[in-house]
Amino acid sequence: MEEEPRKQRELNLVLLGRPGAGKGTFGIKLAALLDVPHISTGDLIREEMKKVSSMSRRIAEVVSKGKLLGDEEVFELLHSRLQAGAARGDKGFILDGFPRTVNQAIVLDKIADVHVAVNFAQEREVLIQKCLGRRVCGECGRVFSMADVSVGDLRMPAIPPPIQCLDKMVTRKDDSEQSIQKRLQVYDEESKPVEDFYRKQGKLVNFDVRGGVSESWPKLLQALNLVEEQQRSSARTPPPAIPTVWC
Ligand SMILES: Nc1ncnc2c1ncn2[C@@H]1O[C@H](COP(=O)(O)OP(=O)(O)O)[C@@H](O)[C@H]1O
Repeated sequence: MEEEPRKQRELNLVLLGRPGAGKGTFGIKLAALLDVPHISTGDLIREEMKKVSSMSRRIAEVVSKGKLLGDEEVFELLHSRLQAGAARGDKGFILDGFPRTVNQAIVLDKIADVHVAVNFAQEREVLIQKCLGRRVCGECGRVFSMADVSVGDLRMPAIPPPIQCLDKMVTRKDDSEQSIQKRLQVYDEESKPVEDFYRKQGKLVNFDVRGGVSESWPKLLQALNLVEEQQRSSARTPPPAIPTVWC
């Protein structure tokens, strides 16, 4: 008998973690696997910063200093994105970089059921080196890591860009040494309590990123009980015959 198309239940995940811990990299992969949108508040804010307005100038000032935007401001950006997604029939979301304060988590609980909060943990020195080596393609927006990072027994191989992106690499203004230190401090002061918020709800999954993407991805799937989902997805979509051209 024809297998009933799986009725996809809504699946809402939030990704927590310090700058450079891998929220974006694994968020994009999880979104593709689960067929839900990857929504990064950092990306929404950077889109806003591209506009010519007093608000975008003020936002750029805050971001360049490594501080958090006001809860109301970032929630306004996120809420309109979530409403647009719901209107399109999105069956959930992978939320990257939100909530970043307990107040944001409380407000999010009012408009959506969060099923899992994945907390990406990594050593501070690794995070600093990854952010310093992080580059973004100015055209397609993909994020790359230009340097192999090794701290102690930890090895995080570089994620070099494809040839099409090579001459379009840009460094985020908030990936300066000073701004990285500030963002790490802001995380400890304002965002770490969000981990406790979800721990108390029994929704927190801590994930230590102990290696590169290919080494960590299967471990993350195991931690989230998504191994079968990956097997079904691989069976449905054989790998592309030609490398994906990003730009
Ligand atoms: N939920 C949020 N609340 C307030 N500010 C945010 C939020 N998400 C992102 N930002 C702002 O955008 C910047 C970049 O965010 P993001 O791309 O997620 O960076 P990171 O690499 O620190 O995770 C943050 O440093 C902060 O200034």
